[in-house]
Amino acid sequence: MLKIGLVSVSDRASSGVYEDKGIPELKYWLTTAIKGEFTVEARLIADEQPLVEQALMELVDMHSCHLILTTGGTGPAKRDITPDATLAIADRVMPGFGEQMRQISLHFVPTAILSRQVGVIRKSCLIINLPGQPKSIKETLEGVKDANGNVLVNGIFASIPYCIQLLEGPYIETQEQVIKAFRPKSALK
Ligand SMILES: Nc1ncnc2c1ncn2[C@@H]1O[C@H](COP(=O)(O)OP(=O)(O)OP(=O)(O)O)[C@@H](O)[C@H]1O
Ligand SMILES: Nc1nc2c(c(=O)[nH]1)N[C@H]1C(S)=C(S)[C@@H](COP(=O)(O)O)O[C@H]1N2
Repeated sequence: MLKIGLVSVSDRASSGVYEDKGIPELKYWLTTAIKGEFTVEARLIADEQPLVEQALMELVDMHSCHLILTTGGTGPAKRDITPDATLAIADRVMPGFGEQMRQISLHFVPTAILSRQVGVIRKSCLIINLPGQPKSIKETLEGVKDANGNVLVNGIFASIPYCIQLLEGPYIETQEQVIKAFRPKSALK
């Protein structure tokens, strides 16, 4: 069964200054987007590089997650260390994810270029950084749509099922009205 790790990186949410909206928003979006069952392993942690590295390694090495989505800590501020932690535990970088996420986000905010978010692979797990603004989760995963729901720019989740398939993980099907997964014909089941 598909296993997804969710990591919310926020000093204030993890210390109770405000309620964490990252994990609930990620869970909600994934529930609307993925057909079929999946399990979730979630962590809420402070912006400390060793803690983020430890959480990511645990979710891959002990929990065998197929996909990990992080939220928060991708900007240029001193305590924004999520991409650094992600790169530190990565086997391979997938530059297309960072490039496409910033392209998508420029349709929503001019400060999209401030996010250092990356996509990487550790073992057979795809790890992707999303920004901390809770609304950026849906924006990035689902992409840009017009008023009638027609897709103008594909969200990055369109590419995630095929990537996980190439990593020999489970076959993920999506709700097409939320996000249409793309695969070459030869990879369709
Ligand atoms: N986990 C979260 N839950 C709710 N809101 C959040 C969360 N993370 C970020 N936000 C909101 O998005 C804004 C930008 O996120 P960013 O990751 O830059 O936060 P920050 O300024 O680093 O602070 P912190 O790490 O304490 O959340 C925050 O100021 C906050 O309003
Ligand atoms: N889709 C989307 N991307 C976004 C944003 C947003 O609101 N929506 N905020 C931007 C801002 S203001 C910053 S500073 C960077 C880094 O945010 P983070 O430190 O919360 O991860 O993400 C950017 N990317």
